Parts: sequence; C-alpha cells; structure tokens
Amino acid sequence: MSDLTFQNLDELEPLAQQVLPKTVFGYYASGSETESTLRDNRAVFSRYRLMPRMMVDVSNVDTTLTLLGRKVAYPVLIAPMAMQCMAHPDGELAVSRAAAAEGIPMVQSTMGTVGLADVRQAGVGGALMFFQLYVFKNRGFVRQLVQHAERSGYGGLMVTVDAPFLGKREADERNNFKLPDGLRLANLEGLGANLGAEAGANTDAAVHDAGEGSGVSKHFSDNIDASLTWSFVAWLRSVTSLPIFVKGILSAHDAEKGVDAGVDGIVVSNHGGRQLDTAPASLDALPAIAAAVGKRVPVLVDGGIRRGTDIIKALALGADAVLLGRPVLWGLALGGQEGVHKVLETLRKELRLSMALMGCPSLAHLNRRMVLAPWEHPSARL
Ligand SMILES: Cc1cc2nc3c(=O)[nH]c(=O)nc-3n(C[C@H](O)[C@H](O)[C@H](O)COP(=O)(O)O)c2cc1C
Ligand SMILES: CCCCC(=O)C(=O)O
Repeated sequence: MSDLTFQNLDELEPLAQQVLPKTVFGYYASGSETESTLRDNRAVFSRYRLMPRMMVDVSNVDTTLTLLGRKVAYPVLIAPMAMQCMAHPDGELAVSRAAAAEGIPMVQSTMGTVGLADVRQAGVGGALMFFQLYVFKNRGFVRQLVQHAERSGYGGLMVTVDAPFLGKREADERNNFKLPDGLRLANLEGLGANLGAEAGANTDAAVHDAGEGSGVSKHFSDNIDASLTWSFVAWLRSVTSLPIFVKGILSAHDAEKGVDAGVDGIVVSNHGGRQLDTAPASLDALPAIAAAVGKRVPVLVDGGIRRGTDIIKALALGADAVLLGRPVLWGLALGGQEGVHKVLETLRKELRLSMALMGCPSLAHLNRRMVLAPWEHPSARL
C-alpha cells in the first residue's frame, strides 16, 4: 500500500484493473449496453465551466455542511456499492472506517458482503450513515431488514428506485459473473428462510451459480419487487421512523412526485450508467430537479464525480452534496482502508483548493451564476 501513488482519481481504474480478477473488474467498471450514459456521466463535467470570483478572503475555507441535522466534513457521501469484499478481504468494513475517519457518510448497500450491523459498528464515531434499500418481493423480510438497520444505528434510508431489474450489463453476461465462492450477501441470509419453499426464491443458488449469463441479474429478477410505485413510501413510513431518500431520480416530474409522497431527500442518479442506457448524465438532469424541489428537501447527485471541481459544479447547479462511486472500489482494491482514505483525501484537498480559487470561503457561497452551462457564453453578464 505504501507504494500506492496517484495524483488524481482518474488514474485509479487502470491501476485497479491490474490487481482485480477480470470478472470482478468487469462488474465494477462496466455500464449497461453501449455504455453511453456511463461515458456521458464523466464527459458532462467538461462541458460546464466555472466562473470564479476574485478578491474574496479565502484564507480560511470551510467545506462543512449539515445533512439531516448532522455535521458532515465535506459534501461527499460514499455511494452504495454491492459486494465490496471482492475488492479486498476487509470490504465494507474498510470503507466504513475510512469514511468515519474523514467525517463523511457511507451509504451501505443491501447487497453487502459484510452484515449491516458490523459495517455500522465500524463507522461509529464518524458521520451519520445511510442504509440503501432494495425492495424485495417479500415485504416481511423488507420490514425486518429496515428495522434491523434502524436498530443498528443507521441515520437514514436510501431506497433505490431505478432498478426494478438490473440493466443489461454485457461484461457480466460474457464473464458469467457470479459472487465468488466464500463470499456471501450477508444481509440476505434471512431471505431464503423467509421465502421458504417459494418457487425461484433460492437466493444463494442464483448469486453463486450463474449458469448461463450473469448470476446477479438472475438473483435480482428472482427476488426484487418490480411492481413498486410511490405508495411504497407510505408503507415504508409505517415500519420505520428513519428519514427516507429515494435514489435514481432523473426527471423533475419524478422529483415532484417524490416530494408529494413525503420523501426526505432526492438522489439524482442513473446508477453510474448501469441501468437504462442513454439516460441523461446526472449533472444534466440536476438543474431542473433542483428547481422543482426548491430546497424543500436535500438533493444529492452521483455519477462521474472524480474531481474537486466536479463537486463544485454539482453544488452550484443545486445539489447539497454528491455521492462518490467506483473510485472508492479502486482505492479499496489497491490498498484497503488506507487506499480508500487516500482517495477521499485527494478529493477533499482538490475541493478545498478549488473553493479558494473560486472565491468561495464556504459552500453557501456557491451559486448558479458561478457555473456556465454549455449554451452559456463567458461574456454573458453573470
Ligand atoms: C460495482 C457497483 C455496485 C453498485 N451497487 C449498488 C447498489 O447495491 N445499490 C445502489 O443503489 N446503487 C449501486 N450502485 C450505483 C452507485 O450507488 C452509484 O449510483 C454510481 O456508482 C455512481 O457513479 P460513479 O461510480 O461514476 O461515481 C453500484 C455501482 C457500482 C459501480
Ligand atoms: C445484485 C447486486 C446489484 C447491485 C447493483 O445495484 C449494481 O450492480 O449496480
């Protein structure tokens, strides 16, 4: 690990590719179908430009924010990502510890390879943590899972709404991707038991034994409830007192529906380009959603965040914070907890420096006039 040297997050993917098995790298890195959305998530950031302000006292830069009443060190959360023990034996525990050390929230996936209570325990003393919820057909199991997360000390739920089925990930189909032997989806162990003899409900068989094609895709379609609608939010409220965010919103229409349904936060996301291919880049979808939400609830965004300036653009366009995905897995693969820490530290330092160069001593100084959309010319009076 001590020899892990990199200057920026874009350098990490090829380094991680050298140390990860081909099937695992393929699952982590890939998007769906033509990967057009995956590429656009990244490309969009160079289409927007930043307009700095001069002669502002930036001798002290404050990157902190308050989310759900809790202090967060800088406006980054770790995105929920499944099966982190494939990257490193410490998996989710290492990520939780690194996030806690940095004072930022981790969002733990339902599909973790370490139990949610242990991941929470590893993050005690750090920022609030979220539990990402995939909604299973078996509602009794969902209730148990949510209540287990609440009892374990998670401070919020993030319900993923863009995945009634998994997107068509051709790398996983080609590689016959499955969960490697010796690893388990630790939060789902009660699921098989709960489902008893129901047809097609044997979770472990599907996820470990791909047969033809992708094992995770089959596991998903066997178990996930594709009939979900907005009335689910009221049901979830009836079984938990945790704040409820929805993750995977791309239209102002859906953001309105979510706020009307009573959600406590919106996550603008296309799932890292892994679900509907050719869906818009998250950053392009953000401004209309932020306008529709109008500060009624926090708006987060993810997809392609790799630089401090990316965070600034997202916040200037109306986000309260961003989620960071794949670079965390690359740091984990290359150096465990220390590797993840180095990824976060690199991003934090870039953010602080770019805020100073923008003339923004705090996040509250960022506003829409500090970013130029592709159709806006720098000579426009801003
Ligand atoms: C390997 C991998 C696994 C993921 N697993 C989940 C998951 O379990 N639940 C979820 O809501 N999103 C999941 N996502 C989507 C991320 O939370 C996030 O939306 C996306 O990765 C952000 O884009 P970025 O990787 O470009 O930063 C996953 C993404 C990746 C790359
Ligand atoms: C069966 C795990 C699915 C996790 C996920 O959301 C993703 O791979 O994008």
